[in-house]
Amino acid sequence: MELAARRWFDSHTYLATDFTLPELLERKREQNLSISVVIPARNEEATVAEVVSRISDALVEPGLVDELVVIDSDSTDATAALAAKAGAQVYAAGAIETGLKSLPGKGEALWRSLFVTRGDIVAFIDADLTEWGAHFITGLLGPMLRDRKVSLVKGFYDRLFSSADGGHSPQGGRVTELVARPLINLHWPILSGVVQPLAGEWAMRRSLAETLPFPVGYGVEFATLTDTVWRHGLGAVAQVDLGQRGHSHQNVHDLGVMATEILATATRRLNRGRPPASVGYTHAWTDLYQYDRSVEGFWRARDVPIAERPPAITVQAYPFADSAPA
Ligand SMILES: O=c1ccn([C@@H]2O[C@H](COP(=O)(O)OP(=O)(O)O[C@H]3O[C@H](CO)[C@@H](O)[C@H](O)[C@H]3O)[C@@H](O)[C@H]2O)c(=O)[nH]1
Ligand SMILES: O=C(O)[C@H](O)COP(=O)(O)O
Repeated sequence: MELAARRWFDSHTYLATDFTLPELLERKREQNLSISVVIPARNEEATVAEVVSRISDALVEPGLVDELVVIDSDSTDATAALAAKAGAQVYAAGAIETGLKSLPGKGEALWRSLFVTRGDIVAFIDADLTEWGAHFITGLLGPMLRDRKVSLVKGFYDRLFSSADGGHSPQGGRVTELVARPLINLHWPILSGVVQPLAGEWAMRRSLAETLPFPVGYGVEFATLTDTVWRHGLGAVAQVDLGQRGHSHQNVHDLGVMATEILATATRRLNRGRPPASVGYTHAWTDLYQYDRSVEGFWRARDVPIAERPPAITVQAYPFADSAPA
């Protein structure tokens, strides 16, 4: 590992158990900060209520988390109703007024959340978690509440893979291991100490989040990590060991779409500073052709969203657009 990466790993890696609730409450009060937790959710009726209610009971009640928001990302199931019943403020992503037509994707949901939340720190957590705890949030907040130089905290954990027979192995994170980590080691070796670069559990200061572009899809974690380091250096990033994480898995064809979004995000950043003509992906969508004998004609084209949203601070409707919860 590069010396800088190794030094960063040694000095900026925490354990969730390094932080207690009383310490965090005290530091939050001293620094006069407010905290939002945002849960992006698309068709997560099986798990979203549990994610909301655990955070609500453990962290909203004692006053660490000021806002608990679910961004409903075009769900067609009962996600929105169940999240609201469990105690979250729920916004339909497409109904958040930004002046820009809504696009599909997780990154779009996170970007739009900046327009309806007010916290000085925004923590993101996925809605499909099966193995996790409220320490995911306290762990993510700890490094920022202790160190004012840190503006982005990534969670990491053992990635459990659940097989059809109900067993678990530590073989999860297929896109991480086959796409993101090789890309980072090849092109951003300074980030090779980041254990889970694609972690959906991360936190950021609003002052940083609003200055970054957000890919609309699954490239959002890769972009915010590499862009933060590009602009502010490794010292602005910390990571925290959250133990174990289980979630629902996508099939390999859907992960192909995710991988394409991450490769598009990375390609743009590899071309940074070059004239637009040499930028590999300047358009908002690309096609991914996949082959499947169960599909009529054997192949299908997947539409992959690869647009990026401009930094929120440059958008006229920002901050606090006039959008009522759903
Ligand atoms: O259009 C979408 C797609 C997903 N989600 C939500 O985003 C979260 C993560 O999505 P998921 O499909 O479960 O992603 P994973 O397969 O778990 O992908 C991992 O890797 C991605 C790529 O970096 C990260 O964005 C994810 O957070 C991380 O868990 C979940 O709450 C989804 O409901 C949306 O809100 N809108
Ligand atoms: O982060 C990843 O690599 C993808 O979400 C895939 O994860 P999985 O292999 O655990 O489903």
